[in-house]
Amino acid sequence: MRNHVHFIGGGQMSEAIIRALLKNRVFNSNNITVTDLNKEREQHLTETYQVVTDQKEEDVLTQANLIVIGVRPQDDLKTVCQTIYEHASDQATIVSIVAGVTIAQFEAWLDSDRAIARVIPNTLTDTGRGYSGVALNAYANQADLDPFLNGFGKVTHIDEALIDAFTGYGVAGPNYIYYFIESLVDAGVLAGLPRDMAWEVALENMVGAVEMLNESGKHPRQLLDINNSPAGVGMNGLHQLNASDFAAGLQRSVLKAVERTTELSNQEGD
Ligand SMILES: NC(=O)C1=CN([C@@H]2O[C@H](COP(=O)(O)OP(=O)(O)OC[C@H]3O[C@@H](n4cnc5c(N)ncnc54)[C@H](O)[C@@H]3O)[C@@H](O)[C@H]2O)C=CC1
Ligand SMILES: O=C(O)[C@@H]1CCC=N1
Repeated sequence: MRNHVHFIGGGQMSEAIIRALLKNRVFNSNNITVTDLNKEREQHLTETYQVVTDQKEEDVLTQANLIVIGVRPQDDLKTVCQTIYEHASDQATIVSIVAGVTIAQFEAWLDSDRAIARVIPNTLTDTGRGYSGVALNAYANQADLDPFLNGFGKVTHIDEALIDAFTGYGVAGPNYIYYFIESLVDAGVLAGLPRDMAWEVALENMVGAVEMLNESGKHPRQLLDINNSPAGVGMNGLHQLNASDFAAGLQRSVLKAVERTTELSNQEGD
């Protein structure tokens, strides 16, 4: 069986994975096939990445060794699984990137002892950074899958019981950072800095602070101590942050994202 990945659903996440797989030369475009109910998406993917979208789904399913389910939890997953059940090779590994939906649900819908990987994919695929969280069923082989998974970022294999938490915290994680940076830049503008200057300084500080944490191995609180002179600027600023809902608001946001992930396992067909 040749190295061939087929995507069912060619939306934003599948596209981000495809772009990285091609950039990192894990697949050639003629070894990637995609079917999407939306023909404009198929056309876009073929025009942009030269992946194959004009074959019959039954045919590509028999040929693929990896089949990625890239539709939303609310889409008709049972029908997607029925099509896979009828046409896919027994040797193919099914890779679900669907948030919330469990391996047990897929095992029931696919009704066979086949390899299934539940992947919550990294969303920073263009950067070479970011983690995908992966849980495998008893028939899936990590060595077979890792070259594909590493093709769009770092990979951490975790117990399936942790995947919803990993989704809300880790995979939705860039959201919190984007929001923080946006809010911080607005603060710079509020204080009178030109927006482009505020933007450059915020990004540089963000990258530099992460490097400081990595290089020093210090806890953030230790670095905060060094940054704050007695009765000084930093400590006065931090006092306001301490008195705000910042930490609890952020933590509630992550917990809500985790809760929504779990809810999505029961949203099929909504
Ligand atoms: N966007 C993200 O950052 C992330 C998304 N995911 C998961 O990836 C999956 C897709 O999400 P997005 O790409 O954001 O959504 P999207 O809405 O951009 O893509 C879904 C695509 O599936 C197609 N589709 C629906 N039913 C289909 C069917 N039966 N056969 C073929 N195509 C079908 C739709 O036309 C659409 O193009 C979801 O399950 C989501 O939980 C996981 C992690 C991050
Ligand atoms: O918003 C979503 O549903 C997906 C899953 C985690 C991040 N993006």
